[in-house]
Amino acid sequence: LAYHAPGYKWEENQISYKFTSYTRQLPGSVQTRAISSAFRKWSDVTPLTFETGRGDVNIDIAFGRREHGDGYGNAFDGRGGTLAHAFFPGRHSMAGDTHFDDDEQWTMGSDQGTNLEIVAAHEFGHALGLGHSSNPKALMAPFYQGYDPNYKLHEDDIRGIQSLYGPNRRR
Ligand SMILES: CC(C)C[C@H](CC(=O)NO)C(=O)N[C@H]1Cc2cn(c3ccccc23)CCCCCCNC1=O
Ligand SMILES: [Ca+2]
Ligand SMILES: [Zn+2]
Ligand SMILES: [Zn+2]
Repeated sequence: LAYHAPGYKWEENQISYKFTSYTRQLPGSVQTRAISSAFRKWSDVTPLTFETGRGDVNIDIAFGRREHGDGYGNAFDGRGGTLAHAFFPGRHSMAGDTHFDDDEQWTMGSDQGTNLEIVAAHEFGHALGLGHSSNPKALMAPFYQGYDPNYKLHEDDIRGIQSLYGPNRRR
């Protein structure tokens, strides 16, 4: 439809992000690489670019446990259960913010624990404006599908994000 509710997507294609906290379970360099790799899944198929910023950015990334500052309805639940959550685009201060439950065992490159990059890629789908997919094979499905070293966006994810931002027009 021609009219779109304000806040359903970001109005600019250049998206900034920063960490406001890290997990102690992985080296910082591993976390920053996991996050930039998760963003790349989305920039590969849209005109969006992602860059780290300071101060007021679109997507603030944090790790927290239980009640972590965004209201009791959003408290995490210890190991297992809910792994992370993210806020949709908008003008309010929490818009785009992405939080990871630090009671999970965050890993990279291992089939143990919970893979940070895959979960981040799912959460960034929300932070960019996508809801959940009913296709269980889609990254935006509401359930973590386990470790997959070759995970990629499903066509359902690509269709969804391109309906908001269009295709990747770069080469
Ligand atoms: C998609 C994912 C990256 C983010 C989603 C949350 C989400 O949609 N964030 O945007 C998530 O954490 N889903 C739960 C859903 C879930 C599965 N169970 C649960 C038991 C209790 C509460 C929730 C769950 C059964 C036991 C398995 C628990 C461990 C895996 N957890 C999940 O798959
Ligand atoms: Ca949890
Ligand atoms: Zn939160
Ligand atoms: Zn989700």
